[in-house]
Amino acid sequence: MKIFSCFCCGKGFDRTKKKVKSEPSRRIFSLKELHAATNSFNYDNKLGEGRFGSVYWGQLWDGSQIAVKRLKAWSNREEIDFAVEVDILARIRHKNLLSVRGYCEEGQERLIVYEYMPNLSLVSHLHGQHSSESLLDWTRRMNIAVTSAQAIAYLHHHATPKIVHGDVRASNVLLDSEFEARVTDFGYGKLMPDDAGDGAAKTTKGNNSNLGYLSPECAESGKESEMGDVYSYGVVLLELVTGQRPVERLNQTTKQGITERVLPLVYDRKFGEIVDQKLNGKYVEEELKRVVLVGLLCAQSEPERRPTMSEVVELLMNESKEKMAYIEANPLFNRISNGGEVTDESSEIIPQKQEQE
Ligand SMILES: Nc1ncnc2c1ncn2[C@@H]1O[C@H](COP(=O)(O)OP(=O)(O)OP(=O)(O)O)[C@@H](O)[C@H]1O
Repeated sequence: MKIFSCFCCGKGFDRTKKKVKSEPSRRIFSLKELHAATNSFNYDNKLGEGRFGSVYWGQLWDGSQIAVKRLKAWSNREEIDFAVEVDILARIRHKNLLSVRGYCEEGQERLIVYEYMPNLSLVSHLHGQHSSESLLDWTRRMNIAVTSAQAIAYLHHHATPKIVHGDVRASNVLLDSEFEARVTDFGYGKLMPDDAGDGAAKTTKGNNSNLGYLSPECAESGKESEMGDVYSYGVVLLELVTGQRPVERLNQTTKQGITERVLPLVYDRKFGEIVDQKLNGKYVEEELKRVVLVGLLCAQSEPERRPTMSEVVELLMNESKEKMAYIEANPLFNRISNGGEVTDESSEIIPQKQEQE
C-alpha cells in the first residue's frame, strides 16, 4: 500500500482527534466513501467539467466539503504511478494554492480530492454564472491580483521542486470564502494525458481553453516556462480589471487580444475606459493604473522583458510614487518609443477550428 503523507485509512480514523482547520490531514479515500460523499457522483453535485474529467461537490461524514476530480481515460496510463504523482502535488502547500486532501485509486478509477472553494472560480464571477451578481468589488479584485501572484511566485521561487504552472488562467483561480485566490491545476505534468484518446485533452500548445493566455514562445515551442506563466498571469490581471475576456471576437474571422485593446488606451492615459464598467466608477485610481501597467509588462511578447513573479508581487504591493514613476517610464507605455505598434500575437486571425470556447 502506498504511503500518502499524513496517511490514515478511512476505517480506523479517529473522529475525536482535533485537526487544525486550515490544514486538514491528507489521506487515501475509498471509492465507497467518495460515492457516499457525492451522492454517487450525481449530476446535481457536478461543479463542472474540464479537459481531464468532471469535478463534483461532496460532503464527508465529518461535515467538511470537498471537490472531487474524477479523471477520465486513466486506463491508457498504467505506466504512471498515480499515488506518487498526487503525493508530490499534495506536498506543495501555500495559503493561496488549492490544497489536495487526498486521492482514490481503485480499479480503473482515479480521483483527486480537493478542498471545496465556495466562491468557485474567477471566471464564473467575471463571465459566468455569478457575473450578474457583481460580487467582485475593487478591494476583492486587488486582493485576488496579489494573492494569485503570491501563489505563482511561490511555485516558481520557493516550492521544492520548483514548479512551472503551465496553465495560468482565470478558471484556474478559485476563490475561497474570503474571496482570496486559490490557484489550482498546477504541476499536473505526468498526471494529465497529452491526449485522452477522445480528442478532448491536448497539450498546452493547441488547447482552445487557454486561447489568449498562452505566450507566443510557448505556443511556438509547445513547452511551458516560468516566463510563459508570467505572460498568462498578465492576461489574467487585465481580465480581472477590465472584466473582458482575453480574446474578444471582432468579426466572423478575427479576434482581438486583451493587450491590443488595453495598450492604446494606456498610451492616451484613459484608464477610466479600461476599467470594468460593472464597478460603476468605484475603484482606486492609482491601484488601477498599477495593475494595468503590471499586467501589460507581464504580457509583453518578448519573455526577457517580462518581470519575474516575485518582481510582480513587489510591483503590485509597492505603493510608493517612485515605484509607479519607474513602471510608467517603461518604453512599452509610450506610443512613440514603442514604435506605435501593439505586438500582441493573440490578435492574429484565428482559424475557424479554434474558435469554439
Ligand atoms: N476545489 C474546487 N472547489 C469549487 N469548484 C471547483 C473546484 N475545483 C474545480 N472546481 C470547478 O469545477 C469546474 C471544473 O474544473 P476543472 O479544473 O476540471 O476544469 P477547468 O479548470 O475549468 O478546465 P481544465 O481542466 O480544462 O483546465 C470549474 O468550473 C471549477 O470552477
